[in-house]
Amino acid sequence: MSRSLTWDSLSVPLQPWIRTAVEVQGFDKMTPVQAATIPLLTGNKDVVVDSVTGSGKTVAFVVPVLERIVAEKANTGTVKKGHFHTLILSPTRELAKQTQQVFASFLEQYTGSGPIRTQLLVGTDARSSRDDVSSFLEDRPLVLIGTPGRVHDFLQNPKVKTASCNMAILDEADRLLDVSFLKDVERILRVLPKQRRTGLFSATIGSAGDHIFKTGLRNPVKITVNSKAAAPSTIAFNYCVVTPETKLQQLLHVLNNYRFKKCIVYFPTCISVQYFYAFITYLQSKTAGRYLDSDTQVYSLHGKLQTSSRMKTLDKFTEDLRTSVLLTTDVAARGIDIPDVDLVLQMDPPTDADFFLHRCGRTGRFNRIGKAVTFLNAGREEDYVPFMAVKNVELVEAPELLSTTLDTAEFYSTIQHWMLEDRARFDHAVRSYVAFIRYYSNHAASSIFRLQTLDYVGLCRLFGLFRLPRMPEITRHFKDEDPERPGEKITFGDGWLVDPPVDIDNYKYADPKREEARVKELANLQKINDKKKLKFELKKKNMAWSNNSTSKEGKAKRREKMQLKRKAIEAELERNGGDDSSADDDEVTNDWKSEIIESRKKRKQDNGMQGSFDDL
Ligand SMILES: Nc1ncnc2c1ncn2[C@@H]1O[C@H](COP(=O)(O)OP(=O)(O)OP(=O)(O)O)[C@@H](O)[C@H]1O
Repeated sequence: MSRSLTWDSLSVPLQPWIRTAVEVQGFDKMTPVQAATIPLLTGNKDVVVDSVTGSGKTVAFVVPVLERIVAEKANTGTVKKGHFHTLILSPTRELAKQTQQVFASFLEQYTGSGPIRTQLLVGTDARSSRDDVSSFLEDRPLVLIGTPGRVHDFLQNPKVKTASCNMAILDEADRLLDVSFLKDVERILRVLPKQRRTGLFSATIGSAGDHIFKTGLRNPVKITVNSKAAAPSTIAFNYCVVTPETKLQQLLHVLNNYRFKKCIVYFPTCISVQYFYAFITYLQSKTAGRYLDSDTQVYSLHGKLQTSSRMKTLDKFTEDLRTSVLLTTDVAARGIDIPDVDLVLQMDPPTDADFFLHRCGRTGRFNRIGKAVTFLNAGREEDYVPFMAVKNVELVEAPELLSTTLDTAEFYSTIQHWMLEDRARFDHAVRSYVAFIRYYSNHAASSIFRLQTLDYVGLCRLFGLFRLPRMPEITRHFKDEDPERPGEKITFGDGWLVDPPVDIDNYKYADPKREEARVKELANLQKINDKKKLKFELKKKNMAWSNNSTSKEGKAKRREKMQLKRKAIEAELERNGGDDSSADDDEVTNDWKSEIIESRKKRKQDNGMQGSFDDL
């Protein structure tokens, strides 16, 4: 234990109530990042802090903010109505709320004269930005904590004055400075006074590059803790090589066999979280622990949920004392602090390598032991191991986590049975599949994650699909034979992966209204098809007519030829003394036929020779 890490060794002593607060929370000593940051930010320095996940960066800015509020007497009425003292930006609502909770745990011990309040500014279904302003004017908070979009809206209101803002903190600064937030963040910082103090914090601050200078830092001090290690040494980084079609089964195997308290499973898209959450909870209820222990609590959290439900889910997962699993996306990759998480599982590596560190950093926090397992698809994806080694993350293969005796056929038929119960599940699976392909095509490590080498059929089986979706990328699979495995059938024609194919017209939605709409639409489609059929028949008929006209042309030619012959015959008859030039065509035909017969008879009589058919 280093002496310099004791709270009392700080050059400027902490407020007694802050000192009590750290004690009450069991923070016996400062962490290295706190020891380095607190004196500088409490003094008059801007800071750029780079320190691994779970190293205590939040307290490293919460303490200086509170110290400065007291030192500047902001709590005693120097900050007027409509003004505030500090602005803290977070990339997600969950993180903003968590930061507010850290402030709250300090403020429980506050004994000063004027109130120190905080306000959360995040997009919610229940509150508008106007409501935010009303509460702000009424409660007079000194610390505002929010996400960029909502904070920007809030600051637009003329009743909100920024002139007294003394501090701006950007938590997960590299994320706030990437394209998705940069514009809002720049606009926000532009309206804050230039004389303020600014602090940037992240475990991957290097990724912000030159963008950090867009934040208006003035002579900042860079604080880097554990510069060589990209991640805490308490995390065991493992990977498992799997095939797409067995991935879900292997996930369930790990969850059922590896002992953990809390586990976070990362999926690449919101829709796949929704989809697999639905299937996994079905498995739990219907297959009585065959695939996943029914006592394991499963939660789902993603960006498509309403804010209140996101917050509730996270609270429930955090407080649950039973074995629990959170299925989520990168929305819960950064900053979320749930000390009991001892296992992180990644179904697929994130598109951005920084997120790999943030996801894994949800475990092994503050000297606790944690395991982070990443699934890699057999083949090219195994190159992700050397790719991460270059980034100072050593991944060790852990085949012992996987099962070698999976019954894939039974599992596939279970997911299909579930899917056939409701057509909506099939639609959902297709959308998840398509979203997955979009995610894959956006991977930053594009030389490893290539669409050309993706196992589209295995992926279909992962999603329980019984037919390959029609996408240009996979049309090459609409063949009966696998080009890589001659003789082996890949589909049963037209993209079907099951034989016999599913009767799509009778594949029903469980929701009666939806089913009714489908039946109507099907009938309409039938009508349209009938019309099309009719049109086709007519077209065919027209073609027959046109064919007819070609035969008419042929007839005319034949007639012309016959006329020539007739003329020849007439000439012959004339020579024999006959004349019938006034008759119309048909009569002529009949006449000259009888004439020919007559002339033949005559010739027979003349020379006894047989007439030739050429005469006709
Ligand atoms: N001085 C301390 N002593 C003991 N525990 C601490 C101390 N400071 C912070 N902690 C605890 O360490 C954990 C991690 O802290 P925090 O969430 O601030 O990490 P972080 O560095 O911001 O991580 P991330 O980069 O993932 O956001 C929290 O549970 C916090 O309560």
